Amino acid sequence: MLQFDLLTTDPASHARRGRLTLRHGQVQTPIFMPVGTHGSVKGVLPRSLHEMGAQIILGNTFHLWLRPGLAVLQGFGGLHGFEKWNKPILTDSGGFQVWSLGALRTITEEGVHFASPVNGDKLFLSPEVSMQIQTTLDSDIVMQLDECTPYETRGQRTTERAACQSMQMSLRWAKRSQDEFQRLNNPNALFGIVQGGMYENLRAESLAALAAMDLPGYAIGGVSVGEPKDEMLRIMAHTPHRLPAHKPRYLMGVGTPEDLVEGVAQGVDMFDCVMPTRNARNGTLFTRFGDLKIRNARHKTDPQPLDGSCTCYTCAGPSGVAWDQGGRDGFSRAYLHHLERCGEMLGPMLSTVHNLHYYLNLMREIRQALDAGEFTQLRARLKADRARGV
Ligand SMILES: CNc1nc2cc3c(=O)[nH]c(N)nc3c(CC[C@H]3O[C@@H](OC)[C@H](OC)[C@@H]3OC)c2[nH]1
Repeated sequence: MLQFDLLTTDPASHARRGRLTLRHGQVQTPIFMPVGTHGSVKGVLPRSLHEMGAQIILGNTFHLWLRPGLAVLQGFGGLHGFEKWNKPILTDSGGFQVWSLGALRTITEEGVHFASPVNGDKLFLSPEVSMQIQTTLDSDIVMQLDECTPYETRGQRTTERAACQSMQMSLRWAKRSQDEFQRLNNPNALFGIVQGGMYENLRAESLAALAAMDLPGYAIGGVSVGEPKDEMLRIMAHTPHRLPAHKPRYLMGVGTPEDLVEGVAQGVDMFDCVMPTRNARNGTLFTRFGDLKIRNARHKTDPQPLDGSCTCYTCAGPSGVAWDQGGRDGFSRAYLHHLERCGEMLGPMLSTVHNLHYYLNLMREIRQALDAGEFTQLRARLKADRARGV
C-alpha cells in the first residue's frame, strides 16, 4: 500500500515536493533516510531519531536474514516490533551486499549461491527468497532483487554489452519479484530498480520496461559504486526525471550534501547514504560552511559548537538554541575533540546526532523552500555557504 501525492513542482528545475502515505505513516518528501543496516542506526537512540525528525529508516535484508534470522523476526511480527521503530521502514533486497561478497558467491539466472560470512552456511538468494524475507520483515517499502552492475570489472570499465546483460537480468528479476510479492499478498509497496551502468540508452531501456510494470515506486541503482563523480552526475541528470512523475523516485546510496541538493533538482524524492553516520564515527562532521575534522589540533581549545547555526542536541544542547542565536548549552569543539582523542563512546554518538540532524535539517530546509517557491535561491545559498570553508 502506498499513496504518493505530488504537492508542488519547481518551475526552474525537476525538483518537487511530495507526500508518501505508507502503512506505518506519512513521509514528507524530498527525504533523507538514515541507514540502519542491522536493525539499528549505529550509535543513535530511536528517541533521538524521532527528535531530529527522521520519518523513515532503512533495514537490510541480507544482514537481518543472516542475523538474527527469520525465526526471531517472525516472533516479533517483523522488523518494527523487533527494533521498536513505529514509523516506516524501507528494506533493500540484499543484492548489493551479496555482490560485495566478491569471490564468495556464484551468480546464476536463478539467483545467487553464497557462503554466509557469519557462519559459512551455504545460502541461496533469489527474487522469490528476497520477497519472502522482506515479507517477514514487513517493511513498508520492499526493493526488488537486482544485480547492481559494477562500474568496473577487473579494473576495466564495464562494457555496454556487459551492462546490458546485467540490466536485462535485473528486469527479469523485477518481474519475478513482482510475481512473488503478489503471490505472498504483501500489503506493502514494491519498488523497481533502474540499472544500465553509465549508458544512458540502457538506462532508458531499463526505466521504460520498469514503468510498464506499473510499480508503486522506482529507484535508481548502480550509482555511487566507485564511478567518478561526473559519471554519477551524468546519470543523475539523465534518469530521475524520466521516471513516472506520479511515482516516488529513490536514488540509492547518494550522497554528500551537495549531491542531495543536485539530486532534488533532478527530480529525486528519496535518498539514503551511510555518509552522515559513517563519517561521524571517523570524526568528519558536516557543517553549513563545509566539512570539519574534529581530530585536528586546531579544535583543541575552541569553545564554539560544530556549527553555530545548528539546533541539534550536540550543537545547542537541551535548550535547542543555536550558538549564533545566543545559545550556550551545546558541546564545544574542544570537548568533542577531547572525546575523539580519548576514544570515548560519547564522541561518535554526539557526532552522529549532529551529522544526521544536519542531513535531515537540510531536507527540511529544501521542503520549506519548495513550499515557498524559493528552491533556486536556497540551492545557490547552500552551494556558496558550503564552499566557504570552516
Ligand atoms: C553506497 N552506494 C550504493 N550504491 C547502491 C546501488 C544499489 C543497487 O544498484 N541496488 C540495490 N539493491 N542496492 C543498492 C545500494 C543500497 C545498499 C544498501 O546497503 C546499505 O547501505 C550500505 C543499506 O542497507 C540498509 C542500503 O539499503 C538501501 C547502493 N548503495
